[in-house]
Amino acid sequence: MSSAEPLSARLWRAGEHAYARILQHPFLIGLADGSLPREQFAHYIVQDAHYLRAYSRALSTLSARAPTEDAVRMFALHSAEAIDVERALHESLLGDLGLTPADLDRIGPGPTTTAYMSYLLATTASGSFAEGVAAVLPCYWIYREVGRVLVRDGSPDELYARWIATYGGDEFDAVVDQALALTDTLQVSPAEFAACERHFAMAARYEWMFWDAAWQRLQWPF
Ligand SMILES: Cc1ncc(CO)c(N)n1
Ligand SMILES: Cc1ncsc1CCO
Repeated sequence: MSSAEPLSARLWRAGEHAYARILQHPFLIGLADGSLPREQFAHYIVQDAHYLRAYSRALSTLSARAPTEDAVRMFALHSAEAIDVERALHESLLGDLGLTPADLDRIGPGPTTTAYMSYLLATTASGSFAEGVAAVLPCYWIYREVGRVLVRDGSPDELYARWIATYGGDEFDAVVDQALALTDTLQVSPAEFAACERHFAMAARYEWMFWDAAWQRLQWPF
């Protein structure tokens, strides 16, 4: 089956419900209006540091498995940039939140972070290349859309505004455009498309769960 509609647009529909729910989540409402308690934001930043480390490895895996040099190069760059973002953002924000790298290691990845990281690492390693791309794509795309909405609304909180600027800016916009353009070069059979849809929907739902885990400050039971 061939379809005139780009693959990325067909995948987006699989994540639309999660995206709508993310925009309504009290964590993001609070980030935008400045009412989000610092404890919840700190939980998010710590978990996101762990997440980005795994995410970088997932992108490196895709780089190694990519069918073209352009795709090898793009994922290798994005993998390195994910580490740069983790270092820059989290070093500055962690300090302002009164947290140290030792706190980060001591706290470790929580239940939702572990589940999401494991899912991305497994899918990029064991799925087809297109399936791996579909699994990582919501991370790029949803953050750009969320970043745009938050930049438009602005946040009265300087710390939250600094976080928002990372994802709502032109640099991240261009990175996401590259990932979407690569996605649209992939040829997938109907069966592979169905698998890609499931991965996209799964990762988009994990994105909602990631905000929700920070909102609840979700911990392991013991
Ligand atoms: C959980 C999560 N998803 C996506 C991004 C952006 O890639 C991020 N920093 N954290
Ligand atoms: C998707 C993504 N999120 C944080 S970094 C990165 C890739 C390249 O900047």
